[in-house]
Amino acid sequence: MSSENRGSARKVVHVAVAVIRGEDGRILIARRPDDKHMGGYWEFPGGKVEEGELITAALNRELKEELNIEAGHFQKLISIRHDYSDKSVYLDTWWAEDIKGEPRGNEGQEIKWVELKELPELDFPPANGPIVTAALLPTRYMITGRFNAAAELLEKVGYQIEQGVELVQFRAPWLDEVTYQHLARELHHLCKEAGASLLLKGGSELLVNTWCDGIHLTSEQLLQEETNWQSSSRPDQWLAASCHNQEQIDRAVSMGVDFITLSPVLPTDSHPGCEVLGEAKAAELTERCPLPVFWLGGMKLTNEAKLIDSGAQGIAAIGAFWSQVQ
Ligand SMILES: Nc1nc2c([nH]c(=O)n2[C@H]2C[C@H](O)[C@@H](COP(=O)(O)OP(=O)(O)OP(=O)(O)O)O2)c(=O)[nH]1
Ligand SMILES: [Mg+2]
Repeated sequence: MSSENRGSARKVVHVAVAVIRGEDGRILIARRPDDKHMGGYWEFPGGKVEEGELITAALNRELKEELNIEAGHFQKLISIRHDYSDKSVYLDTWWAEDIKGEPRGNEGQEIKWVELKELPELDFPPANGPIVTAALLPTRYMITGRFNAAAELLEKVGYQIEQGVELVQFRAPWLDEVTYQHLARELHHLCKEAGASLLLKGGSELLVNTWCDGIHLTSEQLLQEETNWQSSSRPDQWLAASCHNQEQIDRAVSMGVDFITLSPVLPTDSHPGCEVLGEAKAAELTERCPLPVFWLGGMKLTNEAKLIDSGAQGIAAIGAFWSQVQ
């Protein structure tokens, strides 16, 4: 864990946090008792990890103590280091599934099951924003590759949506703006019908398109843009950015970006000869990043479990989705 005290001499409290997902996909949340730190806010149940305790043991101990349940399966979601004015926490956050037992508020706290899409409306402690984002995002982010005709583009994206892809970035830097916008409309229609989100590649001016589900900035745009993105977008629009190093990640965080792609993790056909980060460096940058991070560059779907264990949100890729035999 990253419990180093960046800039402060304060101890960082390691907290095991469970985003409890029931069989129907709903999430179990609890109200923090008024007399505790962050009292009155909704929370994802959990608590302090004890000295020498494994994280999964800490999660199940807290679930038992607070809710009288246990989870049969945990999967890493995200870790957030946050400095409150009076306390620094490291929220080591995991999906908790295969729930055994009937939950009850053992400490008298209010509990309730909510739909995933309700999470952004609820009052969580200030550190929880990226946890909510990570819970809402899928683990696969498809980026479109080379195509010759609109039909090919629509067919390839349509096929991947059928395979379960829910998040698509329309990348086509060789097209002129008018053609790009026209195709983006068609693609958005297809995505919307299937419940998938389409992100456009471009600057903040694209956010005024009310039909657009969000935008993905290049790292250059990220450094040039003056505005705080969050203020110019709707709450249901995603703001994503491409990052390659710590400086760009810091910028994305300060600009209010929702999530990033980190690249190139491994060598890739689309950028031959390019210097790569490697998995160890990518894991280190991801660990320190308080936003969901998709790994990009040479990623295969078979890498998914491993990179999620390293703290990544999941895979972003062109090749893994585009070149598949249909
Ligand atoms: N469990 C949980 N804690 C959160 C969330 N967001 C957030 O900032 N925190 C902070 C609040 C607390 O400072 C810390 C968690 O401590 P806790 O009060 O749950 O610890 P605990 O269950 O071990 O309880 P105790 O020993 O203090 O009685 O993390 C969240 O979503 N869930
Ligand atoms: Mg607790």
